[in-house]
Amino acid sequence: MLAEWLTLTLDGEAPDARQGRLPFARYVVHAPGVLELIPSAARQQARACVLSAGIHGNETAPIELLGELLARLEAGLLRVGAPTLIILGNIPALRAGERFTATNLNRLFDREQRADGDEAQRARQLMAAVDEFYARHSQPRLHYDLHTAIRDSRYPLFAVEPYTQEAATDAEQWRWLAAAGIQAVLHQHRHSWTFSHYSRHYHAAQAFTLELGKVRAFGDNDLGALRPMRQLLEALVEGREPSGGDPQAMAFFQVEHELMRQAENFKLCFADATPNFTEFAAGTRLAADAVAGDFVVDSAPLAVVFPNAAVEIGARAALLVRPTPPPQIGG
Ligand SMILES: O=C(O)CCC(=O)N[C@@H](CCC(=O)O)C(=O)O
Ligand SMILES: [Zn+2]
Repeated sequence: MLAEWLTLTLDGEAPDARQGRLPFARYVVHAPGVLELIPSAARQQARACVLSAGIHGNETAPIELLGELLARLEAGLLRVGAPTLIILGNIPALRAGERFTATNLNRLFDREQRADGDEAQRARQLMAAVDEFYARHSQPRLHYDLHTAIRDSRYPLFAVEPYTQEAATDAEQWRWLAAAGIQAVLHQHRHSWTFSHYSRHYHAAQAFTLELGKVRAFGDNDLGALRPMRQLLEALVEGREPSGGDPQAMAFFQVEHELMRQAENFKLCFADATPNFTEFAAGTRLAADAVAGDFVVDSAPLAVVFPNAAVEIGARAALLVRPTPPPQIGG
């Protein structure tokens, strides 16, 4: 049933729509890779949870993590206590083991987007699925979009907090993420039309992109390192209050600048294998771009996150960040 749905979806053989029963819950498949778990009676603490993975097709650890969660539900080790929408994002890319097929799905979650192509259509289908899910359920909204990073990282598990003026992050989120093993947080500085931004901006959901280690093939992931994250996801699906940790244990960063690739011959002026959060001193040239000119670190050091010179022209080639104090969190 549930674990089978995941395998069949990855094999491209899952039926488009289907429903069934679980002990104390039912499930509905709304579209390929879109599965809703509906408790017979939601618990009082429950959130309306969207858990998405595979928005990039080569990011497999989050899929395996959701696979474990579904298997534990199916085995009766967990009981659905919160409405939960499980999404596998870019199914053709997942099957090909590629980040995307034509274009980066995680830049297309914009209601104004009218682009053609498989990824643009999939973004519209997923936006509609999220809209309908949140409209059906009255609980506080939450969305964790699970990814893995291309590079090594000084902080292998980190969160990106999307920018919007529509919703602030609840203090409990910092506690939950700290307990789940998240080591660092990036506050975005402007709109970025990612899936987590969509849920936060349009639905005021507590929404984050969570980077859970490094891109690896199916079977090569260390799920042991993600056990605390699995415990957080399990608590959410069960509608229980998750465990809290110390947010001060996480490093917080503010995005200061987004390096965009403008020219065909754009290049980053540091080694390809540079880990995320590597810091560069003032005066260092970080990028050369015939259209935009060179980018040189100005007055204070900047750390680089998600460097990727091979992005499409007009796309983000890196985030440049600086440490910022942790948010003030009351008891
Ligand atoms: O490691 C990389 O370069 C990319 C990893 C990744 O896919 N990250 C997300 C972050 C989304 C966000 O900014 O919230 C992405 O680039 O889409
Ligand atoms: Zn990703």
